[in-house]
Amino acid sequence: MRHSCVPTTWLRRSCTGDSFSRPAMGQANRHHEFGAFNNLSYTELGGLLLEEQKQRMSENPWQPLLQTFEKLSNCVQTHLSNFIGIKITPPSSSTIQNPISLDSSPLIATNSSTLQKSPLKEKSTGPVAKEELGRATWTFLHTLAAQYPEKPTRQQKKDVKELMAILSRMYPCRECADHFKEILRSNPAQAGSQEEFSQWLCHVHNTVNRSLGKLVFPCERVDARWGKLECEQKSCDLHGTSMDF
Ligand SMILES: Cc1cc2nc3c(=O)[nH]c(=O)nc-3n(C[C@H](O)[C@H](O)[C@H](O)COP(=O)(O)OP(=O)(O)OC[C@H]3O[C@@H](n4cnc5c(N)ncnc54)[C@H](O)[C@@H]3O)c2cc1C
Repeated sequence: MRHSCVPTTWLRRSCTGDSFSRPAMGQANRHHEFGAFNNLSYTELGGLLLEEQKQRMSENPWQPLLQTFEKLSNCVQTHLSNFIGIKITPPSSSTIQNPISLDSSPLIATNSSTLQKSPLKEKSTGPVAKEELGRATWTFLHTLAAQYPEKPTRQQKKDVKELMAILSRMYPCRECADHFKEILRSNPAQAGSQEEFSQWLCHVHNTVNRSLGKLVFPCERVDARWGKLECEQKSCDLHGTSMDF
């Protein structure tokens, strides 16, 4: 006779037919050995096994502890990624956040320990804070350095020096501009190649970091942190020269 069981879980089912005891897990598939399961198909038994497995997991006494650990781990990952700018993904694909995209949605941590784009907040219309201005300016400068040609023209080298000089005069935060002017005096801009410029900029940024009591960024990782602007068919690239100037 076929039992009509309500498939809540295998452990707590209500049957209208004969009562039966739960067989051991390994025996379940060999349903021909259990009279009570004679009329259940493999698919039905599989479903019951799955249900029991779910039930066991929900009864796991370590579950709250594991969940707390997962939350802590997510929190550490988020803070770490905010500083070094690395997008932390599940271990299977540890990719590095590289090129700057025009989509500036911040990365947020999710329950599944991945970082995802959060929807853009409404734009604030008020004035920006010094910190926000600083982050935007460093983003501009490091992206410019990443996009700087391997062999810049004489004009491009001159432009970098002028840009830095203008920043030190016109940066819209007086104390920052004055501070930057001092830094430039002891560290004149070096832009003979893409690598030279990006390393110089990293060094200069670290000088500002130190003076503000911030952590120093490892400059050997600058290419992993910053990249060229994401642009179709390299249409944003700066072109250098094939000749040495
Ligand atoms: C030219 C200039 C001068 C400034 N002077 C002052 C000042 O005198 N006083 C003041 O209060 N603020 C100053 N600021 C602002 C300050 O540097 C920071 O931008 C601001 O405090 C926000 O800091 P942050 O921790 O968010 O990261 P930021 O320092 O803005 O850095 C942004 C991101 O760049 C990456 N990064 C950090 N260090 C490096 C590095 N060395 N190389 C490459 N990438 C790096 C990190 O991923 C970081 O999240 C200045 C900014 C600029 C552009």
